[in-house]
Amino acid sequence: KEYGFMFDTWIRRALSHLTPYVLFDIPEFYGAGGNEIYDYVQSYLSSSTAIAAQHVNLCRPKNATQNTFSLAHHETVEETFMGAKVWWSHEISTRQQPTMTWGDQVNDEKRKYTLKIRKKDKSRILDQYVQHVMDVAKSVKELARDRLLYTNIKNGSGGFSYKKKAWESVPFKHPSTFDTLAMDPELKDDIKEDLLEFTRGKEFYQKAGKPWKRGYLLYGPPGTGKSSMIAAIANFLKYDIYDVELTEVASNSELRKLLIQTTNRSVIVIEDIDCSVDLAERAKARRESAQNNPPGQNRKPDQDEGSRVTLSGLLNFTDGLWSSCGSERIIIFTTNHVEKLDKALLRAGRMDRHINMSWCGFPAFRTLAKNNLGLEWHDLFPEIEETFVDKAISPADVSELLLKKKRKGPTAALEGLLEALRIAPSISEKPVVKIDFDAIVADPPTGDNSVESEVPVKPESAPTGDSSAIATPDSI
Ligand SMILES: Nc1ncnc2c1ncn2[C@@H]1O[C@H](COP(=O)(O)OP(=O)(O)OP(=O)(O)O)[C@@H](O)[C@H]1O
Ligand SMILES: [Mg+2]
Repeated sequence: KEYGFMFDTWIRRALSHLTPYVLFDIPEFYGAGGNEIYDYVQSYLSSSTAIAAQHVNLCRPKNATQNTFSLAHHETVEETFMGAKVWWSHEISTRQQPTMTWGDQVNDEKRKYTLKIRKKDKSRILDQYVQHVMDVAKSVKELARDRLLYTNIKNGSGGFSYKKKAWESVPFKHPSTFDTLAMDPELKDDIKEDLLEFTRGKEFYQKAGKPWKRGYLLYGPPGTGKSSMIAAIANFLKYDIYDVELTEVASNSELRKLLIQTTNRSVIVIEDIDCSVDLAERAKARRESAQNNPPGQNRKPDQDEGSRVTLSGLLNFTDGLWSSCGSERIIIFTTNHVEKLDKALLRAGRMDRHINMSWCGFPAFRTLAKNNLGLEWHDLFPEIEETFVDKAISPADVSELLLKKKRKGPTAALEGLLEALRIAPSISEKPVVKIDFDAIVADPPTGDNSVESEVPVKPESAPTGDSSAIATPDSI
């Protein structure tokens, strides 16, 4: 037995002396999530090397502006790095899965790249070569590639799927930028500064022992630019966007799975969170219980856990342990009805900033006039400035009004706007419910002509014992 063992080892050693190479496999998926190195290698090889190969997959995703190259199945390319030869190859193996329903055959493709280098070169070049690949891949990704908009897709009705990919992506080409975004210039600069600080904050977050992420809550009436702001943020940071459709997520664990499969340097968006089933139900239950019970009483813990995404699941997603998988994430929630949100979502530290996207004011109008009519100044501007005071009109409406008579020239367009402005409701008739977040977190005042709600919000510990911490529309 002993001899057999020794013989075995000896053979292996002899064989390994015969092959002068080491191989590194880089599979597309690893564990529950994707393998980031795979993506880097894909980008790296899509740059110059792949073109030198003989057999290349040439793709152009729908709506993309660029072609992408990738190595075809079994194809190998070689290059020289620091005087040493390295080889890349790509393998795609297909596993046929049992047919599920109505010919909905799922092809489970397994892909992997393999890097081959000489053993004698390994210690000399490996670290530096890997670094080189990463660097090139990063610049390829940042410069050339279209950024991606991901959305979670429902896999069949049972929620059971062979597919590993939870996200589907399209190239993201929203033209909104901070330059085209019409809003209070001070707030805009403040947000830009905040974002820049975030991107440079690697060391700060590490030192502070916090995951490298930042949460924003955008709230305001329809058409005030919440979605445009998200696009502007993604364009500004050059991040991908993950648009989470919460109603498509069956459970908290599915939400977790989605999160694991997001990449670093991305914006994760949940739009209209008040419309997500459970939050609405909870809010209703809370209002009812507030009517039935004396104020100040504790609410019951989460009910109907398991079926749908619950508030606690969502919170785990934003700042529980799960939120720390990956880094450089911006998490954005939007809502038209901030007053409907659960207090747990609003407390300090949950969302780092609450941004009130409010009605269009004169400074915002000037941006829109520049965007839509190319106007920096017009004689009608002073009159428009006066009329804008206290008007509840959204930037989307102003845009629309400006474009309506654009063909007849800027004067006609502005006169049309003035006409509409005069009959627009005033803010006091159509109040923005503005939560006094200062009572909850320290946050600079936002928006230029927003009104404070009449029911000021107090933190839970406030001595007033006021249970209606969040003003409902009925209370105004
Ligand atoms: N602040 C703004 N700056 C520039 N354009 C704006 C702004 N607000 C709205 N618009 C224009 O109005 C349209 C609708 O805006 P957007 O989708 O961003 O609003 P929203 O706040 O997300 O609305 P909703 O609450 O209905 O989702 C956009 O096409 C955009 O061009
Ligand atoms: Mg929107």
